[in-house]
Amino acid sequence: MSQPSISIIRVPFGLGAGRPGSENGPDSIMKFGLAKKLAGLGYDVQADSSIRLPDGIRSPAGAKMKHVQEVLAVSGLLGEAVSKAVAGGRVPLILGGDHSIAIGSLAGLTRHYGKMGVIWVDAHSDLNTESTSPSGNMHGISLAVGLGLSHIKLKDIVEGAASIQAENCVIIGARDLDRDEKELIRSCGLTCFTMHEIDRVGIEKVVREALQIAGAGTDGVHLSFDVDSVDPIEAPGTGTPVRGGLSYREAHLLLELLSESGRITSADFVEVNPLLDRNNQTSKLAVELIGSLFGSRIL
Ligand SMILES: NC(=[NH2+])NCCC[C@H](N)C(=O)O
Ligand SMILES: [Mn+2]
Ligand SMILES: [Mn+2]
Repeated sequence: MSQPSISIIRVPFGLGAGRPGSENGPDSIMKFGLAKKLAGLGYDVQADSSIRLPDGIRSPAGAKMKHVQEVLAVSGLLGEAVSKAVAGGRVPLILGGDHSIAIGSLAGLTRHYGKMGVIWVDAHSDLNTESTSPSGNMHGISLAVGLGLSHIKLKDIVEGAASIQAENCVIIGARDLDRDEKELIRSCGLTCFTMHEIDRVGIEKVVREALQIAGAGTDGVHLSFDVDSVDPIEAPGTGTPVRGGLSYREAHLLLELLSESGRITSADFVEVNPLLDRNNQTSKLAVELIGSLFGSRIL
């Protein structure tokens, strides 16, 4: 069987984060050879799509959550682009940008996948809401929006979109959770494999269980990969780094196992911030990790 084709969708948008720079992530990842890498793995790659914030959109100053209008505008455009890729039989590979862009990805995907699993790989859980966010940064609420726990609803972003279900959702790599996020994780029915579980049982077992949770009885599995899941020693170029993350090999093995499963139908790679990077280490790592997701192997 021939490889599916991939639509790379660039989202140079960083207003959902607290510090500037992640808007330069997509161009940097492309510059370090992503399209060539995927073509070398045998894929037909479409890489001309880029989602830009339309002129003239500005949220009122002083609101608790920052840049809501900008996030909604980008989410709508991204959602339609993702939806178009899926309708055309292509695998959407979305390059952020900050993690608020996952709102647009999920909106576009759930128009097509009636029961979609989500694997959220992140140092954080992004489960704050308008009422609990300590920072007002939209990248900290994107998973809550996906689950239908925010005032912002996916169905208002893309027609025909719907919330994902907590029981098909799993977080991997968490180590920096706010108080209300912890409470929500305990009560809402999603599974969170923190770094503690990864240390105890190993990343292989965690990924197998994650695939069970996100993959059983679902018609698609979306991977949302926040590069801050990886330890800052390997991935320093990100806006909210947290010590104690995935090692270089744990991150690769996770993606190799997801690749082997054949279940991943779309992916986001977000929070690469070239302004904070050291010798482009994080952009280069992102290219490698995406390679592992799409079948690159050591031998
Ligand atoms: N996608 C991210 N890097 N999110 C960081 C979120 C940090 C913090 N929990 C907040 O709500 O602001
Ligand atoms: Mn995140
Ligand atoms: Mn994060």
